[in-house]
Order: sequence, then structure tokens, then C-alpha cells
Amino acid sequence: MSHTTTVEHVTVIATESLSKRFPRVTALDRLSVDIAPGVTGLVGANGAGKSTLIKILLGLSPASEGRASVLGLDVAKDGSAIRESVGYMPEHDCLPPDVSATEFVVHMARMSGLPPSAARERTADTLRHVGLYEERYRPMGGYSTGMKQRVKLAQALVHDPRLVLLDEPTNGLDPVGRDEMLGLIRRVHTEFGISVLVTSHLLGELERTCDHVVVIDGGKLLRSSSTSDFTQATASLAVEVTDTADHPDGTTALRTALDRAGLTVQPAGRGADGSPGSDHVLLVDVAGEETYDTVRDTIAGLGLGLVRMEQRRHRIAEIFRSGDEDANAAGAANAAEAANAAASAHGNGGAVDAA
Ligand SMILES: Nc1ncnc2c1ncn2[C@@H]1O[C@H](COP(=O)(O)OP(=O)(O)OP(=O)(O)O)[C@@H](O)[C@H]1O
Repeated sequence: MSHTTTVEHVTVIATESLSKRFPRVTALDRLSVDIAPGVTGLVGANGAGKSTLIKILLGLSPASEGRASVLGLDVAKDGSAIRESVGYMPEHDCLPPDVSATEFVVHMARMSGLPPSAARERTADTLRHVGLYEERYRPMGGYSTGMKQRVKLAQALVHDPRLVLLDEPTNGLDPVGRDEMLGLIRRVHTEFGISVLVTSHLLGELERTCDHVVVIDGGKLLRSSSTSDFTQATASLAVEVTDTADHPDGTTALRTALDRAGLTVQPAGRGADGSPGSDHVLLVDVAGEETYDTVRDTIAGLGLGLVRMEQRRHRIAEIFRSGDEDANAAGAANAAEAANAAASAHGNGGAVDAA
């Protein structure tokens, strides 16, 4: 396990062969993963072990085997020091209904050791940051789910942590609420430099928010890689051309010519999830910079008009569906399904996502 503290190789979370066994179930199974600063998504189907991992990282629940460190501190020995520097947003509703957001967050700030005036100041700043204004003086029992999630995020941030662990922060939110929450989470890192570990059972929403994605299933590590590694390796180019007198079916003429030039081309047709595409759009696999030149020169050579040429990336969920051997695991399949559901909910059910 690396406990490196140099600027180049800082690890905010490291686990080594970490296991957690309950009498009837192994929640974590020899999980070894290193997580760098930034925004990291921890994705897995329900029961994959996400919440169990978070509780171990906070020093709230002992591991059965293996080791873990958070900000270089050992979870088995330094639980309270970890909780001083780490914020935690629990998954379930845990807010007392008859106190206001301000009272609650001030209380949490005081519990973290802030003196009264600093606690009040930090509470006002943090609640404003998460988008709660006048309503922060009202009892939380009357809040919407979105407002409650914002309060839970605020209490995780109020003591100015270096890292926050957010357990399913988009749970129960509608698509607009989810987008707003994901934007807030991103800004926690970009504006305050706080690292984030955010769990979700929806792969699709994490790819827009996270620098890095860790996928677990049945307590085992399926995959850990940067979001761009998930998606850029499979970049493709969407090309649409006009028909001409010489080529009444310009799309087919282009496809034949690009095939001949050695490129991998397919009609956009229907998405992998059955979503409608266009018969006039071709998807060309991008093998390198030269792909763009070949496509441009081929179109010019045929005398076709170019309607559009744009780079597209596959969704993470789609990559799981095709190719990855680990995708046979139920968790990845479930996560991919869930991601598709999320994509549909966002009104964007296409198999590919414009870059
Ligand atoms: N205290 C406990 N006692 C017994 N089994 C537990 C306990 N806590 C969790 N488990 C089991 O461990 C497995 C992992 O649970 P965990 O809550 O970590 O999953 P998760 O990925 O967070 O899923 P969810 O999003 O549904 O909470 C599940 O099978 C769960 O039933």
C-alpha cells in the first residue's frame, strides 16, 4: 500500500486486500485500490459494498482483514483524526425534522470543534454554497428531498475537510435535481480543492462528474481507471454528407470509400440500447489524428458536401456492455442498465454521447 505524500503521487485513499465479512455475506472481498486527489466515483449495484467501504474508511466499522488508509492515516488506529479531516454525507435521511438547517449545521460544526462564531460563519457560507437561502431558517421536516440532500452535503463540508465521502448524494432526486447536485459536487473540488469520493449505482451520472471511476461488485474490484480512459479509447467520428448528382446516395458512397481506405465505419443506425439514430450518419472509429484527414480528403475526393463531422464518445455503460470481460459480472451489467435508465431520464437515450 502506498502512503506517498509527495505532491506528484498523493494518494487520498488506499486499501490493501480489504475484506469485511458479516455472518451471512462478504461485503468486501480483498479489495485493493488507490485513489488520487480529485473527484472519484465509486460505482456498484445495490449491495456491492459501497457503504461498507465508506464506514471502514471513516474508522466507524472495523475491517475483517486487510488494511486501509485515508489521507495517510490508518483507519484501524486513527479514526478520530480521519473524521477531523474528512466530511461524510450518509445515504439515508438522518435530519431531525423540527430544527432548521442553520441550527443543525451549526451544531455539526460545533461537534467538529469549531468555536461558536466560526461555526455560525462557516454554516452561513456553506449553506449559501449549496444553494439554501431564506429556507435555511425553517424546520427541515418541511424540506423537499433536494433541500435535504443539500443540507446533508453542507454538514459534510462545514468543518473545511480535505476529503468528503458522499454516499448516494443523488438518491431520490429528479433529473434536474441530480444535475444540480452533480454540479455542486464538481464545484466542491474545483472551487475548494476538496477531494471527493462519491458513490452511485448509476454509472452514467458519474462519467460527467468524476475524474476517475472505481467499479465494485460483490465487494470485489472490477475496474479502476480515469474517466477518459473509459471513454476516449473508444472515440468515434460522426459524419453526415449530402447526396450529389454523381452520388445519389452520398452516405453509401462515402462508406464504401472509407472502408476501402481501411477505416472502420458503421451507420449510426439504432443505438446499442435501441434508441433511434440516423441512416445518414456514419460512425467512423478514430484510430488517430490521421483519421480526420482521411475522412476530409475522401469526402472532398467524392465531391460530397459535408453537413457535419463531430467527435463522439461512448458512454461508460456502453463500454461495459461491449468487450470488457468483467462486464459479465452481474454488478457491471446492472450498473450499465442503471446508467441507461439515467440517460433516458435525462432525455438522452442515445448510445453515444457527443464529446
Ligand atoms: N451490518 C450489517 N450486517 C449484515 N450484513 C450487512 C451489514 N451491512 C451491510 N451488509 C451487507 O453487506 C453487503 C454490502 O452492503 P452495502 O450497504 O455496503 O452495499 P452498497 O453497495 O452500499 O449498497 P446500497 O446502495 O444498497 O446501500 C450487502 O449484502 C448488505 O446486505
